[in-house]
Amino acid sequence: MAVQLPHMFTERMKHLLGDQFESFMQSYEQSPHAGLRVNTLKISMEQFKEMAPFDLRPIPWCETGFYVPHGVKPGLHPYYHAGLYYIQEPSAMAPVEQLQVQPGDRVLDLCAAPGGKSTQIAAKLQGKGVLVTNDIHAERTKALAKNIELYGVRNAVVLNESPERIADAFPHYFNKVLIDAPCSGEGMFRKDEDMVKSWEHHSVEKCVLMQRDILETAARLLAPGGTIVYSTCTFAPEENEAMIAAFLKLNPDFSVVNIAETKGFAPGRPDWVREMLPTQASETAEVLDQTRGTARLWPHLLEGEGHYVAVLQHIAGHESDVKLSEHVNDKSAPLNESSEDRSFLRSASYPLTKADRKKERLLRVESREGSDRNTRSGHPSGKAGRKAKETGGRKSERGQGRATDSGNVDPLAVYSQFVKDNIDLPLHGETVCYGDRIYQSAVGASRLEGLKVVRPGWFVGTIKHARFVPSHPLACALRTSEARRSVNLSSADGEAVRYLKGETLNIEQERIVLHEGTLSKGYVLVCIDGYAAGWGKWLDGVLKNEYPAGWRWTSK
Ligand SMILES: C[S@@+](CC[C@H](N)C(=O)[O-])C[C@H]1O[C@@H](n2cnc3c(N)ncnc32)[C@H](O)[C@@H]1O
Repeated sequence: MAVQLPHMFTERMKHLLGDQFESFMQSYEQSPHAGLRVNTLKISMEQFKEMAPFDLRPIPWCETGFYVPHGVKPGLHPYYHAGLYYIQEPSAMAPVEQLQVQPGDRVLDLCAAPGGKSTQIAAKLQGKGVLVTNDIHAERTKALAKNIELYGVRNAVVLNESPERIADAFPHYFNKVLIDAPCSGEGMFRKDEDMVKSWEHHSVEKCVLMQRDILETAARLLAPGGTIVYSTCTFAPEENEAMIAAFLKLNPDFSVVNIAETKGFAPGRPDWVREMLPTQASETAEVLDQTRGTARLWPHLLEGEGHYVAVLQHIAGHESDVKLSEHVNDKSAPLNESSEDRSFLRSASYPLTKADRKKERLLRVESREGSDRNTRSGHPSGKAGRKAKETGGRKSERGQGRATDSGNVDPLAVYSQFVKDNIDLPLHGETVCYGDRIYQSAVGASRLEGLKVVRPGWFVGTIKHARFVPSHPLACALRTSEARRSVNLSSADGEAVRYLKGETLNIEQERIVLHEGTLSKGYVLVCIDGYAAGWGKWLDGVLKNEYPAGWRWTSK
């Protein structure tokens, strides 16, 4: 056996699994299954299947998920750097599928780092609605923000907060909440030996306390009639069925939605709670049986690691449900992001109370004043970004958001001009300035006041020396057709890797694809086999590399 399992763990599993124990133990002789999930924000399933560089086999419970053959390293392909897929353990794809996310939903991923499930949610939202993604550990939110950006998510807010503080800012706001809870990690022993080492330190009891608090707070965040999906990657009944039963007992306005016993999913085990935790079982007797409708994913019954998933449905208007009415102001209405409104500083389009609106107006003014101070400008620059002539060119070219007076610049005007000159897309949400950085936010600044915000929205760029410098996340989320200048590099001939390594490339003018009325000089969206990977700046046959140093291709 490759993994040394803790004795206490195997003894418990032997007792619980009975005649299945042997095949459970045999699963530890096999290698863990590797998977990837196609990022349908950037590429359709059909297109991906056509150009997939590896042999792929579908994962039964996730229609965008595939098993990757052993030995293949999907992280070492240019498509990974173009954000075309996320590398994810197959069982970990199950919880989001059960959340049934639809475009326009307001979704909260409470325990999100490094972002596997958040990127899956974002793909399901298709840019409509909002994703608030959070992790309590600051260090882990760095990877979370990077993944959100690499995968081209436009409608996410990244927080580094406690669930309680999020609940104060967003009471009963979300119609879908995912809790991929911190847990004792027993289901990951085969995949990650470090989990075995940390098992003793992350005692089941400690995890139970955290999970209980998180679940209880999630109920305060959920809109009437909303859904919570709770998942763990552990087998311990205390963290699974017993946790759900305790929640149902305390929250009679929730019930379990049964997960179908197909695709290798096994039912929840209320009988194990009765056997191992008799006191808890008797305290929750009237609801415990519902947990049979939750799902266990076992490494000996399907091709994946160990997981547990429960779907909890709020019953709107339930007699016990007085607490909701104090807060709710039809916040279950989804964000409508379909309008082609290009105006800047537009507030997010969810219904707000009068007080909310007043607060939001004030904050927007403040945020704008703050940014004015930080960019050392207080007045609109007038006709920033006027038409310029490209040397030697015949057509006149739009400028690049360059201000006429560097000491006297309205950052939003500079940004607005850059957008007009360089990209063709409607920008949704509220434009928010944090210092010299500009974001498009799906929730607006006022909601985020006082919270530890890692990203208030889609980071689009920075004001530097009175110019707008587009960000890497802006490029990652663009489609080729949305950039007024683009160039395509092939993954097959090494040019794409040279770009990803940060090299300057010689690119003839004919290769720059231009929208009508745009000349070749300026910011160019660099694409790999047709999919955005970053920016370059083209001038006279040379493409200056704008791929960020921290993101570069480092392997040979
Ligand atoms: C199982 S991992 C999440 C994996 C993630 N959902 C994914 O798919 O990539 C659990 C996460 O919960 C975070 N966490 C622990 N306690 C938390 C709390 N009280 N509130 C929010 N996040 C918490 C941990 O930092 C950890 O990143």
